[in-house]
Amino acid sequence: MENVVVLGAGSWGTALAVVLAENGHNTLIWSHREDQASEINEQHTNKKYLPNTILPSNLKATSNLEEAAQHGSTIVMAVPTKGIREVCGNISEYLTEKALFVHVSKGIEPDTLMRISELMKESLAENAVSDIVVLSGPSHAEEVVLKHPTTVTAACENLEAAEKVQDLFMNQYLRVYTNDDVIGVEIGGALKNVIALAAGMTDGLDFGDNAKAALITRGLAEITRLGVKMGGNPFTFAGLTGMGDLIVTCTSVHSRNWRAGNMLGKGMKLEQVLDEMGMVVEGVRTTKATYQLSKKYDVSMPITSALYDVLFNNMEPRALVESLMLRTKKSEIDEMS
Ligand SMILES: NC(=O)C1=CN([C@@H]2O[C@H](COP(=O)(O)OP(=O)(O)OC[C@H]3O[C@@H](n4cnc5c(N)ncnc54)[C@H](OP(=O)(O)O)[C@@H]3O)[C@@H](O)[C@H]2O)C=CC1
Ligand SMILES: O=C(CO)COP(=O)(O)O
Repeated sequence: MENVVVLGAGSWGTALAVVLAENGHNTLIWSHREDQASEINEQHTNKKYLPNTILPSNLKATSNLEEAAQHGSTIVMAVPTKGIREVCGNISEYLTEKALFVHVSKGIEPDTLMRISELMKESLAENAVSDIVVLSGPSHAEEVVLKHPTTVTAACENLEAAEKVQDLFMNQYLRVYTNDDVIGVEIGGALKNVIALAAGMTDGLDFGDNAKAALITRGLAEITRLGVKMGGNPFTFAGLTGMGDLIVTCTSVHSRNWRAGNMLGKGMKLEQVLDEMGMVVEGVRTTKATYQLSKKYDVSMPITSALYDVLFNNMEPRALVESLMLRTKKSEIDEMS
């Protein structure tokens, strides 16, 4: 059994810490809020993020980052994309030996256009990291804590590291595959949030299931076009971290991205939606980053581009759909190439 640290006590960090503790690992979860760490230790709950879950009593929490850094040599990074640089920078000074990092965040950093493993590599001290493995796939925290059957993928160029992560997390309700295509896994995981915002919007406009099926399918086409140009394996986008996660995020009421899009479709303003959500909606920043990536790699991404206009240029959600429907005529298959 391993000593494992989980950084970030939101929905996903907590759900994964529960899995690790139930798998028998000596698991410590770090929260940047002292009151939340005390709640986990004393009441075995995390009411804000997983209101109906009783956490296992062998799951311990701390708000002391130095204690977290010294707990073990496997570190799971589960803070939202915008907090990763800060947490990596802060923890680096406490790491005395190389650690295996696992990240579970689904975003791209705007402006630098870095994937999470790239920005972690840049912001962690060089002598602090053995490998960085990305764990991703269709997996809502709310269902994992109910032990509903879930499948994810651990990806790393060093397959031994991916297999180590597979062993740590895998159990009877969480099945873990491996993949060596880090680019494909990270791009699929981040960009599905963009399409889920758009799918939520069409649902908010009551456009029905045909429109949603079209967004999922054409969304996958544009994610794949960009991801392959960036060096991802085309097959990865048809797998769990591509199509799988796209389906669950575009169709589940658990998805914060889908819910945010739904509220936008019903006419709410972005600031109001984000205030009401109280949890991370990664797709908003990732839409900006993806729009920038589409320009950098010269890849046509009509859904991303229209969503960018809704989020950042005051385009009405209804106009997003019209702009997509009335684009110049195309061949479906030509667009895939
Ligand atoms: N929820 C899910 O089902 C899944 C989520 N993911 C991904 O996991 C990542 C985390 O998401 P999730 O747990 O759902 O998000 P939540 O919004 O549920 O929780 C985010 C947590 O991170 C904390 N946090 C925010 N900024 C910082 C920071 N700078 N330093 C330290 N802690 C910080 C928040 O603290 P505070 O309470 O103070 O705001 C909160 O505890 C995202 O990238 C998401 O896409 C991946 C798969 C499934
Ligand atoms: O990534 C997720 C499920 O796989 C969670 O999606 P949301 O962030 O939209 O809730």
